[in-house]
Parts: sequence; C-alpha cells; structure tokens
Amino acid sequence: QWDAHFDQGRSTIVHLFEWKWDDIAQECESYLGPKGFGGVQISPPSENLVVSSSNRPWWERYQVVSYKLTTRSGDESALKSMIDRCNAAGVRIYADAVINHMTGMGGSGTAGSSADSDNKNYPGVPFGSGDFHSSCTVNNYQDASNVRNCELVGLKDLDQSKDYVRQKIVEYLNHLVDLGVAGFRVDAAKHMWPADLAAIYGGLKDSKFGGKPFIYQEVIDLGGEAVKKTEYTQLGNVLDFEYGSRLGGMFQNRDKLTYLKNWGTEWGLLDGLAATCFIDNHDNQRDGGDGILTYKKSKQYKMAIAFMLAHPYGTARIMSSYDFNDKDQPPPQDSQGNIIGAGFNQDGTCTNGWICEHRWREIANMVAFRNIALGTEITKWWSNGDNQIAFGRGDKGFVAFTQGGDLNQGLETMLPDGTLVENNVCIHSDNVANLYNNLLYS
Ligand SMILES: O=C(/C=C/c1ccc(O)c(O)c1)N[C@@H](Cc1ccc(O)cc1)C(=O)NCCCOc1c(-c2ccc(O)c(O)c2)oc2cc(O)cc(O)c2c1=O
Ligand SMILES: [Ca+2]
Repeated sequence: QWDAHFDQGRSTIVHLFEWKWDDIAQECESYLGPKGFGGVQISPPSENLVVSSSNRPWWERYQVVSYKLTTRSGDESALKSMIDRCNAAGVRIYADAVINHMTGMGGSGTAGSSADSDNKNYPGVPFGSGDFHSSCTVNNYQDASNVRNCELVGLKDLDQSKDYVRQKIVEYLNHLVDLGVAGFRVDAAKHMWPADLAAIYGGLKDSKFGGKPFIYQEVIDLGGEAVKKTEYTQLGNVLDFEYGSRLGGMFQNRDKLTYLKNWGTEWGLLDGLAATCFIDNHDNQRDGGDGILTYKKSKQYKMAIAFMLAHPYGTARIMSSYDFNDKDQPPPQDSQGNIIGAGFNQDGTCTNGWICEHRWREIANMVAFRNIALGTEITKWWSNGDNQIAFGRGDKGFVAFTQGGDLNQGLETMLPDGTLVENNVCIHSDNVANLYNNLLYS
C-alpha cells in the first residue's frame, strides 16, 4: 500500500483537479507521458449531488450520492478509456475516494440517483439509516471519537464498522481497481477509524501492476488535535500537511533557508517512505491562509515546488488548478453546467481559466530532474549560513536557491564534465533577484 506503482523512472503525481476524463487522456498522451510524470490524481469519480443552489461549487464532488461512475468529468466508459490511455502512456491513475460520508443535502446526483439525506436514504448504493452513525456533529477535535463517529459539516457519516458498509465501499474501490487505477487518495481519512480502514484496504484486490493498490490518506494534522497522522502510516501513505505549511513559510522568508539542511523527519515530518508531500492542495489553496503558497504567489511557489522536487524526501504531488477568486467557485463551465476544459497556447500554457501549474517550465523541468535523480542522496550541501543554499543529488543533478540577493559563489558539485542543457532560471521576487539554477546535465 506504500508503493505508487510508478512506471520505471517516473516519480511525481499531478492532481488534475476537476479535469474531464477525455481531457486527462489527451494530456497523458500529449504531455504527461512525454514529460515523465508518474501519475494523475483525478477528482472523485463517484456520483455526487448536483448543487445548483451555489452554482455547482467544486465541493459538490465531495457530496456523495452513490458509487456509480458518472460525474461531470465523464461516465464509466470515458473513465475506463482514460485509464487505459494513461497507463499506456506510462502515467498511473489514482482516484480520489470519498468513503467517509454521503451528501448532507437532499436532491439528485450526476447519474440521476436521488438522495434523501434527512432520512439517510441513498437508493443509488443502496444505503439506509442503519448504515450511518448517529447525527452528532464533529465539533471537538480533542475527542478522537467525536471526529470519527459524528457528522463533518452535516455530511451523513457512514459507519464503516458495519460489514454491509465495508462491503459496498470495497465493491466500489475494487470496481476502480478492475478498471485499472493504481491506487487511491483517501478523502477525510482522519474521520474514519484506522481499524475500519484496515478492514476495507484488506478487502482490496491487487492492482494490475502487482501488489496492493497505492494508498495515500488525507489526515489534516498540524498538531494539537487528538487524531495523529502517525495513526495511519501503518495502513499506507499519509498526506503530510505539515510539509506544505512549513516549506511555504520557508519560501516566504519565515526563516533562513540554511535551516533546510536537515529537512525531513527532524522537522516533525513523517518518515519519507510513508509520506506523500505537497505544497498546496485543492482545499488549502482556497482557505489555508497566507502561509500556504499557491499559483497566486508564483515566484515563491515555483521555488518551493523546485525544492520539493529536488529533495529526495517523500512521494511528491503537485497541484494543477483553475483560476478562482471566491473559495466556492466552480470549475470553468458553460450555462448548462458542463465543464469547459483547458485550451492550450502556442507556448504550451493553458487557457479557458485553467492555470496548469504542471505545464509551467520550471515545474515540468523539475519533474524531469526528480526522475533523473531517483535513487541518489543529497551531496555537496552548501549554504552561506543565511538565505542561500545549494545541493547536489549524487552525480546526477545540482540546484541552488537564494532568498538573499544574487548568488555569486563557486559551488563544488559531483557533476561530470558535460554540456549545460538547460540554462539558468532567474526568478525575480518582489524584493530581491533570486537565482536558482536548474542544471540538467545529460
Ligand atoms: O470547504 C468545503 C470543503 C472542504 C473540503 C472538501 C474535500 C476535502 O478533501 C477537504 O479536505 C476539504 N466545504 C464548504 C462548504 C460546505 C460543504 C458541505 C457542508 O455540509 C457545509 C459547507 C465549507 O465551508 N466547509 C466547512 C469547512 C471545511 O470542512 C470540511 C472538511 C474539513 C476541514 C478541515 C478539517 O480539519 C477536516 O478534518 C475536514 O473536509 C471535508 C471533506 C469532504 O469530503 C467534504 C467536505 O465538505 C469537507 C468540509 O466541508
Ligand atoms: Ca466518520
């Protein structure tokens, strides 16, 4: 459950948030495969409530109505076709699995199923009131039972201790394994008991790539709560929210870059073998506060992403967003509520309101850097004791970062003599000229 099943020489996941299946298939073949991406995290493929009242907000995809595979991203045949095309391009697919709850609102879903949330009745599965916890509210993060056994913001809370509930969830996840997914991002894992998740993961078929599907669990733990991220690491990987929070601070001058010399578990991060790391995600890029770097602060964001991809720690995931101003804003859509996918400029950047961070040169090239450096450790760490650092990865690559003015320094590397195939990349932040070298040697 800790193995992402990446194709040989690939290592990074991109979250193509709210993309349609047909567009993902095309992106796998035309960009992600050729550029060496390892996998795509897709939005929840399960039927969700149509929330017209708020103009189809992004979070409607987390309002589960049934496990039927029809959403605004496409239907089951489009999903199957996309998975096959991406796997053929060397790009794995990880499905966002929303299995803690069902929608907290009544109405109908993207596959036409009805949801009667007041009576906890979801005929599309089917689930009935006996399959849910009582309707207490999650309101005390100091009480682990409250967090697991009550309703998160009104979402009806499934009781995964029940055999029937486990069976329906396992059936859903195994259906996706049959379609060829390589694993799952487990939404709101913090709100489910590790023992129940263990039983569910235990029921999963082996992936088509051999061994259990890759599991990476969303456990929002920034310290101070009863539920700990370490409770889930023996079940699979865990998305470490401290990673993006701490690194986002470092690349906003919160502290001196020199302190990144021991970046990893000494900073309170999970063991790298159990950690899926990221700078921002679909939720905290909207309401994570200023400490979370996003595409909106592109200079610092690119530096933080570059550091994440240059450093050997964890399994890296990058966010690919659409532009938004208010936190509920839906993906680009037409008047009928159909998602309008990205278009592409001559230079490969995206149009139609999509940011496509994964196509930014500095990010895409560092995805390649990470692949080239696989299996190597940090070598030749250098710092000026303040806000300038540099390090190599074995004899495969070398990077330098500065938040303290131009870096004029001879740097010792283990790189063989060779020709520079990528020139320097200068990132000019608001205050000082930052230079980070993205040196790729053939
Ligand atoms: O902002 C949102 C949605 C956020 C969200 C969605 C998916 C995620 O994976 C996530 O991490 C957050 N939702 C809006 C709108 C909303 C949605 C549903 C609802 O019943 C009420 C309001 C909102 O204002 N939500 C309240 C604050 C965010 O509280 C949510 C959390 C959450 C936040 C902080 C935590 O420490 C934590 O453990 C859980 O997880 C969700 C998971 C879901 O699967 C669906 C959800 O609606 C939510 C979710 O509302
Ligand atoms: Ca729960």
